[in-house]
Amino acid sequence: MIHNNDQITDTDIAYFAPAYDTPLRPDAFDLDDETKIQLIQNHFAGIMHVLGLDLDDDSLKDTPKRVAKMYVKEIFSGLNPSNKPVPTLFKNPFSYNQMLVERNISVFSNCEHHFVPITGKAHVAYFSNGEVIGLSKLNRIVQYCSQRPQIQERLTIQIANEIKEALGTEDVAVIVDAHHHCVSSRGVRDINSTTLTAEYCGRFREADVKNEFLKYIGS
Ligand SMILES: Nc1nc2c(ncn2[C@@H]2O[C@H](COP(=O)(O)OP(=O)(O)OP(=O)(O)O)[C@@H](O)[C@H]2O)c(=O)[nH]1
Ligand SMILES: [Zn+2]
Repeated sequence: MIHNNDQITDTDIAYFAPAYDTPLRPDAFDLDDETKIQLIQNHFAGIMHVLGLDLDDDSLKDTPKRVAKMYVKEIFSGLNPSNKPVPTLFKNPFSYNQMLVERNISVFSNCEHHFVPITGKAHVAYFSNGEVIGLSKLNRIVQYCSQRPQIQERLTIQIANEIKEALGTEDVAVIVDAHHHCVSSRGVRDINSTTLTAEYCGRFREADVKNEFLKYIGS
């Protein structure tokens, strides 16, 4: 807790950060991408070395660099707010005031507990508050939030929050239906189960609106 005249500590910042924010240190982006790639490369080479792998082998020698680049530039690039997609908004000349639903958006994320993939789909919907968003930007928002170490509950809320912010409306719904490879490829090894999470905001909390959305996505 913060007391008068005390310095604000990292613990205090974590205390005030909304629960749906990915827990990041305040210095998370002090290093540039190239420096991060070099450091991760060294650490990953260390892991491979401990596992007993021969880093002089032709097929393995570039793996630490590949993994580091993939982490920073691809699968965890959504940690960095500078990679946030710019939402292209258009006027709503037809005064389209019904629900807009985009179904079956591909989700590729990674579980923050095991660092193995979460794969699935997201269904998102909103009511226009005067403007409409370029459809591909909904996919990009899903990708941006997915490209972080995640748990599915937080991913779902983060997608909804980004869409709400982009469109300036509370009337947003998100469902994520995903397969956790930490449940299938290891541990309990269940290849059949998927996990469903939902975030209903604004008008989507009304039963008839929620049901219309569920009907459109075939649930
Ligand atoms: N709520 C939630 N749990 C998750 C998610 N992804 C993975 N998990 C779970 O996180 C839990 C971590 O549990 P631990 O007991 O610490 O890890 P573990 O020993 O590897 O557990 P097992 O997977 O059961 O072998 C597991 O039950 C995972 O299934 C997620 O998105 N949301
Ligand atoms: Zn996991």
